[in-house]
Amino acid sequence: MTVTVHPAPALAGSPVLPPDKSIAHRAAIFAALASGVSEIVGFSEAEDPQSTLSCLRQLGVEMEERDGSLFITGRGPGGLRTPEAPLDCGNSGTTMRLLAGVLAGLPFESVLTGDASLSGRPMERIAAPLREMGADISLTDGHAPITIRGRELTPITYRLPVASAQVKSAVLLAGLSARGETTVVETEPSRDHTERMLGLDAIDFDGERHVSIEGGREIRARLRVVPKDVSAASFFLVAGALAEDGVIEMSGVGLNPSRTALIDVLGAMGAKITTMHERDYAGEPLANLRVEASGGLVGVEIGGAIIPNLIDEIPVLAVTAAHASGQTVIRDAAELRVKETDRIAVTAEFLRAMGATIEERSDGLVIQGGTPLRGAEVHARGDHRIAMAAAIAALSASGATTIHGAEAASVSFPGFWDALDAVAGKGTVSMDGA
Ligand SMILES: O=C(O)C1=C[C@@H](OP(=O)(O)O)[C@@H](O)[C@H](O)C1
Ligand SMILES: C=C(OP(=O)(O)O)C(=O)O
Repeated sequence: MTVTVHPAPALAGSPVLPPDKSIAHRAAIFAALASGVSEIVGFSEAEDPQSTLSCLRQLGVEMEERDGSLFITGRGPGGLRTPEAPLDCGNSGTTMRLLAGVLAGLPFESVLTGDASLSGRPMERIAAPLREMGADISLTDGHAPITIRGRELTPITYRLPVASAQVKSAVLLAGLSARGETTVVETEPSRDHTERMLGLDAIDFDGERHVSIEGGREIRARLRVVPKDVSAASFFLVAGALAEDGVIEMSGVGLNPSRTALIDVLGAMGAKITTMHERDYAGEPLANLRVEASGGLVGVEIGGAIIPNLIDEIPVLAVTAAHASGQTVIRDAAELRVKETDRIAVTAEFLRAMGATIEERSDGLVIQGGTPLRGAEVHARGDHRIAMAAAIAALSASGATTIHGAEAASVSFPGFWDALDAVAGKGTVSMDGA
C-alpha cells in the first residue's frame, strides 16, 4: 500500500491509540501459562500481538473474544500441547524470543519461524542462555527457523550481554520451569513489564539490576488491563510538538518509567508536553498526555543507559532532530541495526530523501537540524516504525510525501493512518492500493 501525506501545519484532536504491544504479548503469554481463565481488557488488534495469539492457539490454548475483552483459558504449568506445525511469529521479535523461553522447558519439539525480516534478526542471544540452562536449541545460521527440543532446565545466573527486555524475559520465562532460582543481571535497565506481571522485585547491586525467579511457581489467572501504547503515542507527541498550531491529547497511555525517556528527551528539546491524571492500574502506571505546538526546538545529545528506554522511538526522534536547531547526536544505539530493518540506515535514507542533513554512525546518527524538509518518495522497507516516522516528517515538509509499504504500520498500530488523518484534517492522508 502506498500512502501520500500532505503537509498539515495545524493538528488537533485525540487520536485513538492501540494497546501497548509489549504488555499485550506478555498478558497473553502469562494468561496461557496460568491455571484458570484470564480476562484481558483492551487486547491489541495489531499484527505482532496477534502473532502471539496464533502461536498460543497452536500450543492448545483456547481463547474467545466477548464484550470487548479477550478471555484466555490457561493450560497451567507444563500444560501447553505439542504444536502440529511450525509456530509462525510473523514480524514479531517479541513473540519469537519470549516463546523460545517458554518452550525451552517443555518436553516436546517445536519450531519457531518468522517472515523474511524476523528471519534475519539475531537469535543466538536467546539460544545461548537457554542452552546454558539445558535446552536443546538449533538455529539456522544464527537465525530462525529455531528448533527447540525442550528439556528439564537448570537455573542459571545470566548477565545480559546486550540490553534487551526480550532476552531478559526469555530467560525469566525459562526460569519458571527450571528447578531453583534463575537470576538475570542487567547493567542497563530494559523495560520491566515481565517483572511487573510476575511480581518480581529487582535488586540494585553495584550499579547492576538483579531479577530472580523461583522455578515451579504457579501463575494465577487474573484480570489484565492493557494501557495505550506510549511508543505509538510518541508519533503524535512529535507531530504535535512540530506543528505550527494546535493541541493533541491522548488518554490512558502506559507511562512505565522504563518506557518514557522519549518524553523527557522531547521536553529537553523544548516540546510542550504535559502529563495529567497519573494513576496506577493492574501494576502499570498510566496517565493522559497533552502536547502543544512547541516551536523553537533545539538539538540534544543522547547515549548510554537511556537508549534501551527509547530504542523504538529513535526513528521519530530523528525526525524531531531534523526540525530542531543545532546538532543532535544519538550514540550507543547499534541495536537499531538488528530491528525490523537496519533502522540507522533506513532512518537516514528517508530523512536524507526529504532534504535533511543526517550522517550514519556505526552506533547511531548525527543530525544537523534546521534545514526545511521537502516532500519526497520514501520506502518503509517493511518496517512499521519507519512508515510512521516518515509520515510524521511529511506533515511539516513542503509538498506531498509518498510512502511505499505503508501497510507495515499495522504491525503495531493498525489505525495509524486514520488517526493521522483525523488529527491533521481530512484529506491529509490519501491511500492507494489498500
Ligand atoms: O520486550 C519487548 O516487548 C520489546 C523489547 C525491545 O526489544 P529488545 O529486547 O530486542 O531490545 C523493543 O525494541 C521491542 O519493540 C519490544
Ligand atoms: C522492534 C520491535 O518489535 P519486535 O522486536 O517485537 O519485532 C518494535 O516494535 O519496534
